[in-house]
Amino acid sequence: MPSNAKKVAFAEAGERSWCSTMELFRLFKMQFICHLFICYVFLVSGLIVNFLQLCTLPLWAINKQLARKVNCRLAYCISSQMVALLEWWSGTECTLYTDPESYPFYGKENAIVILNHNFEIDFLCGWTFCERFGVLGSSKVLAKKELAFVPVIGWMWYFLEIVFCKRKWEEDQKTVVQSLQRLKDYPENFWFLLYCEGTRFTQKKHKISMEVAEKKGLPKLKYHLLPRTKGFCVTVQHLRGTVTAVYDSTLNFRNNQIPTLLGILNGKKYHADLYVRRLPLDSIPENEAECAMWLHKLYQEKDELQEKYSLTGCFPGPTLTPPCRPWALLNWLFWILLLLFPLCLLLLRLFQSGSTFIIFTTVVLCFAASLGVRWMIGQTEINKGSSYGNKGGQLNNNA
Ligand SMILES: CCCCC/C=C\C/C=C\CCCCCCCC(=O)SCCNC(=O)CCNC(=O)[C@H](O)C(C)(C)COP(=O)(O)OP(=O)(O)OC[C@H]1O[C@@H](n2cnc3c(N)ncnc32)[C@H](O)[C@@H]1OP(=O)(O)O
Ligand SMILES: CCCCCCCCCCCCCCCCCC(=O)OC[C@@H](O)COP(=O)(O)O
Repeated sequence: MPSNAKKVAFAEAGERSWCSTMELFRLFKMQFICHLFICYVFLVSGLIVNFLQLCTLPLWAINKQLARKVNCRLAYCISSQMVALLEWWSGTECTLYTDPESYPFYGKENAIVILNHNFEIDFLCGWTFCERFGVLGSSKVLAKKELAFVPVIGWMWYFLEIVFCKRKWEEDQKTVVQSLQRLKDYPENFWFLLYCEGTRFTQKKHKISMEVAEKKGLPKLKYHLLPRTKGFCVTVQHLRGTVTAVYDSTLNFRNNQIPTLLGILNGKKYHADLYVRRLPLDSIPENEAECAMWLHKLYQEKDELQEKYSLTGCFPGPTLTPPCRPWALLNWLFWILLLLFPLCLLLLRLFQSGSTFIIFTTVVLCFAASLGVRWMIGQTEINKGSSYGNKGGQLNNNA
């Protein structure tokens, strides 16, 4: 065989073996046993971190700023595991469309982030960008109260001083303002995420919110629910001087993909496009009514941008994607290695004991834990979402 033909045959054989290795790896990622192990690492490390967070309570009384910094690092240990799952396990790619003049500000200032709420993993894509700009541990959100009770994540948020709301303004007004005031002297740069639509997009919620828009004489939106303005106005009012800009962000997935957390766990790869526009906080009116109108106008612009994306499949302007950092993966590998040894030891002891009762109890406990994790994943699923926004006018109810 001539040497060139030999080279080609060799390269083809190499490619074939690479493809079959990748195919094997793809099948491996779909195995239930892998998911069980990932969930075990997440749950156990999460509970350890929650415990360490609890241990920082006395430190709050002695040195509050130090306690906050420690808690940011501890929270990073949990949230970065989910980022590693998205970036390294599923291989999901995230492209950022933004103006090069705004780029140097990202991660270097406090900001309010406004994001559309259509996807089950939009919070996770948000976390990925937080990670790439170095604000993952300290990132904040105006979250529904129900999430505070989710083990690991919800408990972690308590120590991060996340702002919770019941989505009943009469009850929220006081607590939301108090929580926002506390962030004034936060020692780390943070992004404060606000889903102004208040709930995830469904056709039913969209129809109802457009009826509300009509009643209010506001233009209809095609891709968004009508934004709730109170949370935004109060956040801008109380974080003025602390936060320097609003990041108007719009997220989409290529080829009309509908991503899910279970898909990510199964190793499915998605491609996210995020458009971010930096708006200085000074450009937002101080007066409440004007601030509310400003937000409505912003959502009309967001809707036009979404229309462009649906027609062209991309956002306008340059892309400036920040590189993926290794820390999330390293943190994940650290917990995997740390928790693999006790798991193997436990399993060995278990089978050596030969006791049917102990084996049966362990199987039941594993089953209960996997049901628990399935319930946690359920929190991200839109079809299990709340009924908030299913009624117009003043008749809102949470699920
Ligand atoms: C760049 C990358 C991203 C970086 C990411 C950064 C950080 C990441 C950090 C963490 C990630 C974790 C993510 C976790 C996600 C969890 C998110 C949630 O839980 S979203 C749900 C909770 N949040 C919100 O609801 C915020 C928005 N809501 C508000 O601001 C509300 O105003 C409120 C403060 C919650 C109060 O709620 P309430 O219902 O009482 O609202 P309003 O008073 O505003 O409502 C009455 C008002 O609305 C009109 N109305 C009635 N029905 C409707 C309807 N169906 N649609 C629209 N409007 C309606 C009604 O007529 C009243 O109008 P008016 O005010 O004029 O009288
Ligand atoms: C390494 C990682 C392993 C993963 C294993 C299991 C992980 C389990 C993770 C649970 C994560 C829980 C965080 C929930 C965040 C959900 C954000 C969200 O989207 O909330 C919805 C609200 O905004 C609106 O609620 P609705 O009114 O639409 O209802």
